Amino acid sequence: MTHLHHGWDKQPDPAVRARIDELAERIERYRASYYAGKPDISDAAYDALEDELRDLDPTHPALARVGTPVAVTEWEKARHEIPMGSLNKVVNEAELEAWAARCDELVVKEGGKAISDDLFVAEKLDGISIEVIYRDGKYADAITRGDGIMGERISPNVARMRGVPQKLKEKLTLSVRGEIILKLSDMKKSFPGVANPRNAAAGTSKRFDGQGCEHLTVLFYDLADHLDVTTEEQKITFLRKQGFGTPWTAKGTLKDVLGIYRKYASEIRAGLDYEIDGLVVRANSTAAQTLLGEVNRRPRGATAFKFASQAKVSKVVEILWDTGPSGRVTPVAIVEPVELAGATVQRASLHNVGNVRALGIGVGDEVLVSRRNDVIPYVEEVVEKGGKTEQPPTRCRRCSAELVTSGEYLLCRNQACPALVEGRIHNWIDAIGALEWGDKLIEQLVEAKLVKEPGDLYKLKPKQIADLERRGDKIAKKVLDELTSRLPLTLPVFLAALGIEGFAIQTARLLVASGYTTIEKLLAATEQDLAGISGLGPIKAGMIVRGLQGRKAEIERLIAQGIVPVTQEQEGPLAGMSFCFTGALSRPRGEMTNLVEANGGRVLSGVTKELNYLVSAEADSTSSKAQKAKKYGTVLLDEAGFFKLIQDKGVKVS
Ligand SMILES: NC(=O)c1ccc[n+]([C@@H]2O[C@H](COP(=O)([O-])OP(=O)(O)OC[C@H]3O[C@@H](n4cnc5c(N)ncnc54)[C@H](O)[C@@H]3O)[C@@H](O)[C@H]2O)c1
Ligand SMILES: [Zn+2]
Repeated sequence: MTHLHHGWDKQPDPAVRARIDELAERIERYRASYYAGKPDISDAAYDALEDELRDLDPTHPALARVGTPVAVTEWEKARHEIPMGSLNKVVNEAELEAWAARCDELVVKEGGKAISDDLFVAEKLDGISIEVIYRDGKYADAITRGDGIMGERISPNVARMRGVPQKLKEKLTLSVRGEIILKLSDMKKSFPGVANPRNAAAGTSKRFDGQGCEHLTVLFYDLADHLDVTTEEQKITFLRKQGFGTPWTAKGTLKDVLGIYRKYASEIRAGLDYEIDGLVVRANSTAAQTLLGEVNRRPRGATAFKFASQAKVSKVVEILWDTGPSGRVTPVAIVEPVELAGATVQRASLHNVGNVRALGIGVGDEVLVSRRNDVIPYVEEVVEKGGKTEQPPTRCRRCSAELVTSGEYLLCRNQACPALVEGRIHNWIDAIGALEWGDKLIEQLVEAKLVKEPGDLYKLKPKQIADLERRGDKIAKKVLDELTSRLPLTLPVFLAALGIEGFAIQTARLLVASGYTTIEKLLAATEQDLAGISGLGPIKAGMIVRGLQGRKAEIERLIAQGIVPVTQEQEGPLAGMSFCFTGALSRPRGEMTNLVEANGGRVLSGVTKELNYLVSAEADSTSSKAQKAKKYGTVLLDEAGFFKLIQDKGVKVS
């Protein structure tokens, strides 16, 4: 007999051998904790390690084992009459198709009918397997899966769970299989603070005092024996008839199953009141299942069609602490390259310093890296420590300034830090809508110290840009023309472009609409002034005032350069007119204000140089406001005068 290119004829590399042994040992250890309801690592990490072992040694005995041997507990041990198995799995559509094709091939060879046209699919409940035995139609026993052969007899606990009939409709003796789950609504109601329903179900169902079991539910999906059925569909129908709760099921072709899977993955799963981790797909015909036999001590005629987890383990090579545009320092893990959802991943976000501390991560650690949709990959957990825990830096990597901790974040507060300068320039360019300016150009300009603040952009000479690496006259002209084409900037855009924290364009518009129509007025505003504006509040007002004061010199330099923001034109008959109301008026102040604002005018809360009209109960008032108004040359009006003025302008007054 000759062997051709058979991988396992070669002695595996000792390093691979060592990894296989390590993985097998860890897998057994993780299982023991997991089936006790106290997992050491996440399922995704566990699956990633199991997959790695499967790749290295597909026939390793650790992969054929089911569950975990039962531990020494108060519960009586019991042997299953028919062993309780597990399932092989597929994790994508191609694998499911390959599984079905292989089954078809084998069944047809044995003279049976292809299974692809007659499949049975059920939700794969993420809970704890249980065997329940009825004798003469009466609830008799419940045994956990354990290692598939021996489990624990937790009958009194299961008797208290929902969905477990005490009596069947018929006086039958039979064994049924189901999954103990904790519904999400029940978790919310009865298990405050608990986040993982599976672990809670595992822990609760084995409590010796049975406490909490009344909040658990059992759904049944299989009938082990004693009945004359020929299809999965008949089994489920029978279970439902006897009063058992079941998961959702359907019968269909391979194509139907793929459609159901997509629908579940994209929407149904998220709306369920319990967790599922995939679908279970089987040959509907029990005869076909028997024909197909077993692989890896799991039935070949059934498979767990899992939802993609898109996570893999890798090793941390380095941790970077990048200072971002706002001064926030973002830790990033550089990992050994792994294939994830069709891309090679080497960088994974660690979010913030708080998360780094919580993870206890360090260079050399084995970590679980995940990637969902288009989201930046991130580190989910440390699977195994391999090195020292990372000490967050005390100084900014860009400018060496001392970093400040603020909640979960590390911040560089040095306004001259190149990262912050780049951030401010970016924000300016974005806000004014200068699309020709790329990130790289901004970086080059900051690097070359040609630009330190937005005003510097307007001082740039074409040659300075043209001389930068990979630029040139054409680009220089294009970007500078674009910059001037945006002028003049309206006040809201000017304010938003400064990028002051808590000061987005909507807030800027609100301020302008509230009477802060010039940058001078805004610079003169106090926290109290702004806090009074509805929709702002004291916290935002404080941020704005501090932010503006911090940038005051810079704003003044912009204005001196001729970058003067213009007030947006208001529309309506009262556009450009401002009013201040004082004293007791015949109509509520709010109504007067609305009347003015709805017609494009502005209402100011006090008398300033900009105020056009002061409206008071008596035109000859001697109040301090009236005194001030006289000094500024503001027109004084009584109510009648006010109404006449606005009606003359075309405002309808009801
Ligand atoms: N986090 C950890 O440390 C850790 C350790 C070990 C195992 N695990 C997790 O446990 C799982 C593997 O364990 P497993 O052997 O129980 O296999 P499994 O959960 O992948 O599949 C088999 C089981 O599915 C259940 N099931 C639910 N709905 C079903 C349905 N409609 N029809 C048939 N069966 C249904 C049954 O209990 C059955 O035994 C993986 O998800 C793995 O991530 C995690
Ligand atoms: Zn810095």
